[in-house]
Amino acid sequence: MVTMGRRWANTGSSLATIMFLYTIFKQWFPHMEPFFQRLFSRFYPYIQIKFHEYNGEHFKRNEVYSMIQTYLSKDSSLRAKKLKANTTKGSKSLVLSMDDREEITDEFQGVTVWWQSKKVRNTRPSFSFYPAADEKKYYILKFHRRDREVIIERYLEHVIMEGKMIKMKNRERKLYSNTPGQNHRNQTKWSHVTFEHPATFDTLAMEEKKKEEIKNDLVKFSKSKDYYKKIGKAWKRGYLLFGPPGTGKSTMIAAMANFLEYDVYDLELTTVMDNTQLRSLLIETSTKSIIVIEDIDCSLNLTGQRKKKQEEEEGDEKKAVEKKMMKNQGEDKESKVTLSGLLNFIDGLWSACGGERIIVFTTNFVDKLDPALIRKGRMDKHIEMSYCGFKAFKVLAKNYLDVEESELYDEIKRLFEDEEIKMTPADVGENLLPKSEGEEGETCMKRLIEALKEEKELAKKRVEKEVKQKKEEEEKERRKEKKVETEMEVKEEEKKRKKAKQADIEAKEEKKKKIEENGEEEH
Ligand SMILES: Nc1ncnc2c1ncn2[C@@H]1O[C@H](COP(=O)(O)OP(=O)(O)OP(=O)(O)O)[C@@H](O)[C@H]1O
Ligand SMILES: [Mg+2]
Repeated sequence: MVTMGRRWANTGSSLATIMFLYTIFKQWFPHMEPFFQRLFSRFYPYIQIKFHEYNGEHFKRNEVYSMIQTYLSKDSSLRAKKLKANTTKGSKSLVLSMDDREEITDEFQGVTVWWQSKKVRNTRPSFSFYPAADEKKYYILKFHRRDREVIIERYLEHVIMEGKMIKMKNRERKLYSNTPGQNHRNQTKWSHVTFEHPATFDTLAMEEKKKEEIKNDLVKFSKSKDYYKKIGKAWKRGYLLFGPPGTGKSTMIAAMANFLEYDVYDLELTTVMDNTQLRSLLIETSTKSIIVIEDIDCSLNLTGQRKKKQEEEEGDEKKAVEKKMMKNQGEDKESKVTLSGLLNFIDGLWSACGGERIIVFTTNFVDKLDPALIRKGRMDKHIEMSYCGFKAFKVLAKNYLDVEESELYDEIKRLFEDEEIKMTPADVGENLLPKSEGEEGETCMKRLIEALKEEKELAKKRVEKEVKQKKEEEEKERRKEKKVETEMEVKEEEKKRKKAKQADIEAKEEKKKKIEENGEEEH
């Protein structure tokens, strides 16, 4: 053991001596350096790869360098002793990277590699239009010769992929919306703001089971790149969210985007002039995004047929649709986007774009949508957002008031289980929201109880009104039928009367004729 230790010590000191002599020699005989480098590399078992921050001229930052920087930021924050903190454009958090001249090791499939961050001063004068930076930064990756295959074929790809993923995670997400441009064609364009919606699946008032199902579906989709490739389908998934206003459709979209860390494209179809514009807008959307078309039933003059149907409808629903349509029609006078244009894009063209995209349609009236729009395969998952139940209420109470249990819960539960009471999560939330500084949770819940009772009264009145209306309509119908019946009877009577009169006239004429004939015979 001692001999072994001594032998290592000897080898170490010999190597140090050789290195020292080599350095001296290099200074005295600089023209011999290439020769020595070749000789040295023959015995040196390591390979080095350099990754410069800038390529060629100094105007474009090397993408690979920035991926490596991001990749190393994950480990260097734990391992390196000296760190640098930067804020990067479009990134939501600080990026920590190892400081210049630091070194960290990394392990990959049992292989060890060393990363060094280096910097050299630029001594050459620059004549370029773009002034040269004072210093050049680069990373050096060092690994053993025997690991060349693993590193070149797998490790580098792993570094780039990981770097991309971390970057994606750290990026500031955006909410895009299309607004008409100022040019003569009014070409609509995406503009964006930072997406900072606070909704998450935790804050979404919905049955836990349903939430889990949606979350699992999203996760499965986001991890199925290879599967979609295998079955030859574009990597996209369509969701249709339907339900009355205020049940959380838009909130659900925000929760989805936050869950998957996707960007959101809020597509306002009424400002899109034609299918060509729609196509270019959709092609511009980036991967890892949710494309949202809200109120699809009112967004488009998709089919005249549907509009007609709506006109035939009566009652509150019709009024609500009309209201929304009026809102949109002012703007869609010239929009020529067609259902087939939209469907073609959803189905076909996207296949060529690659990347993962989710498309979400929302509507208040699912029954009125064109079946072509919502068939499975186009809209893969239909999610009903409905009125608030007791379970959903509990989520809201936890979010709004931080209350998980209360003696008022029994009464609230009873009220929510009453089928006559229909209150949206938006209304429940409004009642639970403290109206003044320091308002107690109990007060808010009592307010909700009152509102629920009021809702029950209203519902009762609504039902009574409906019953009364129905009765009146039936009575009207009955009277109408009676009137028709009477009219028919009168007509029948009239007909009979006319017939009798006609018969009488004919009989008289017959008689007259006979008398005349008899008179002639007597003569
Ligand atoms: N399920 C829910 N969970 C949590 N909050 C909700 C839920 N539903 C509604 N809300 C609250 O009500 C507000 C309105 O909801 P939202 O805009 O998501 O409804 P919507 O279904 O999109 O309505 P519309 O059909 O009118 O677009 C939201 O700001 C949110 O605070
Ligand atoms: Mg909405």
